[in-house]
Amino acid sequence: MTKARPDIDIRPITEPEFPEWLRAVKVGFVQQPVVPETEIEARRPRFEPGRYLGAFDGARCVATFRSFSQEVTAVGGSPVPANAVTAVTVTATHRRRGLLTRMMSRDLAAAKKRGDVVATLIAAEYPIYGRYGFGPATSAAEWTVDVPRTGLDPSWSGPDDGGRIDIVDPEDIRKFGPELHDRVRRATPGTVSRNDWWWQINTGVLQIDPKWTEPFFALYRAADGDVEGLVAYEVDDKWGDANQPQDTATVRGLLAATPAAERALWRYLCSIDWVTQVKSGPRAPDDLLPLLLPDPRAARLTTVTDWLWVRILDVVRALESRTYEGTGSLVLEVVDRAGLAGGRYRLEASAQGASCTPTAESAELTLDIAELSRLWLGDESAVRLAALGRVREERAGAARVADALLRTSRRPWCPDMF
Ligand SMILES: CC(=O)SCCNC(=O)CCNC(=O)[C@H](O)C(C)(C)COP(=O)(O)OP(=O)(O)OC[C@H]1O[C@@H](n2cnc3c(N)ncnc32)[C@H](O)[C@@H]1OP(=O)(O)O
Repeated sequence: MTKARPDIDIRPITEPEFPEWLRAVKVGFVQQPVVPETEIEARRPRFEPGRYLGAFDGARCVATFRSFSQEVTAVGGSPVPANAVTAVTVTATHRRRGLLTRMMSRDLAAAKKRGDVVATLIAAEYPIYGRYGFGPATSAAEWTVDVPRTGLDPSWSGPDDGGRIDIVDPEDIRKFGPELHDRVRRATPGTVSRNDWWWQINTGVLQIDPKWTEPFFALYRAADGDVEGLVAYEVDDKWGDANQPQDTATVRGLLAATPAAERALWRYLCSIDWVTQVKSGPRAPDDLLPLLLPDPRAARLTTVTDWLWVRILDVVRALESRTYEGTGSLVLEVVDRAGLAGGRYRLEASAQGASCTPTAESAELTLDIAELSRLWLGDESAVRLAALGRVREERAGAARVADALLRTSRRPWCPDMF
C-alpha cells in the first residue's frame, strides 16, 4: 500500500547538489554508490537548472528524475519536440510512497506548458509507466548469427556495388556520424535526436563508464564516395579446444541511410576472419538482417522487447505532425486521467495532409492516452488493442479504420538508449 510522505521535499536540484544527486542515481540503479570524478565532470556540461529533480530526506537525495529536450521522428519524417525522461530512481528505503508519481506529475505538467508534443522514455521495467499515460511505441529485436551456417560465400572480399568499407578512427566518426545520423533519423520514425555530447561519450572523448573500451569503427561509402553507413562493434578473443578462433563480434551501433549500406555492413560483419558469431545488438524488429542470409535460420532471434515509450501531451499536434498513407476520418474519445491531453477529436487524414480538431460529434473509438501513444508511431494495431479490451469501438469497424490510417509499411525504430 502506498504511504504518502509529504515531508519529503521534491525540487529541482542546484548545481552544487549534482554529485549527491548522481550518487542517488547509482543507489537507485543498485550500482556501486560511488561516482568517479571523471563521470561527474563528463556529465556536468549537461546540467540544466530546473530539469533535474531530486527528493530530499534531510540532506540526503532519495529520489531522482531528469528530463531533457529531444526530438523524435514522427511517421513521415517530421521531428517533433519531446520531453525525454531519464535517470528515474527512488532509493529502496523510500519506495512505494508516491515519490515517482509526484516527480512525474510535476515534470509532465512542465513539459506540457513548454509546448512539448510528447514525452519519451525507455523503461527499465514494463509495469512502471503505463499509469502515467505512456505506451510502448517501438520494439527492439536482437539476433545472434551463427556465421558458418549462414550459407554466405566465405571468399567475399568487399561490397560488389562499387562501394567500400573502411576501418576508421573515432575522429572520423565524430566528423561523419552526426550528418549520417540526421539522414537516418529523418527516414526512420521513432528515432531520437543525438547531440555532440552523445558522440563524445560514444567515441571516448568523455568517460562516464570506467569500463568503456574503444570499439572498431567502420564506414561504408557508396560508389560516389558518399558516407551512407557506419558500424561500431567489439570483438572478444575466444579460442576453441582444438585451437580454433571462435570470436563473437557484438554490434554497438549500426546506422545505414540506404539498403545498400545496410546490406554491405552486415555482410562485412559476417566476413571477418576468426568471427564465428555476430550479435546484432538492439535492432528494428523488421531489420533486414535475417533475410540477407541465404539461410535466415542462422540468425537466431534472442530478444524482442518494448523499447521507446511515448506519452502524447498534445493530441492535435501529435496527430497533425505525422503522415498517413490512407484517406479517412475518425472521431476519437481520448481519456487522460492526468488531465493533460484528453478530449474528443476528429482526425481527417489523407496522403495530402491531416487535420485534428476538437469536436462534439459522437466518438467512434474510445481509448486511453497511453493506447493512443502506443498507436502513434504506427507499430501497434487498434484491432489488436480492441480484442484486448484496451480500446472500445463505439462504431463497429472503427478499429480497422484506425489501422488503415495509422499503421505503416516499415516498423518504427529507436536506435538509442537514453
Ligand atoms: C526512464 C527510466 O529512468 S527507467 C528507470 C526506472 N527506475 C528503476 O527501475 C530503478 C529501481 N526502481 C525504482 O527506483 C522505483 O521503484 C521506481 C522509480 C520504479 C518507482 O518509484 P516509487 O516511488 O516506488 O513509485 P510510486 O510510489 O510513485 O508508485 C506509483 C505506483 O506505481 C507502482 N509501481 C512503481 N514501480 C513499480 C514497478 N517497478 N512495478 C510495478 N508497479 C510499480 C506502485 O505500486 C504505485 O502503484 P499504486 O499507485 O497503485 O499504489
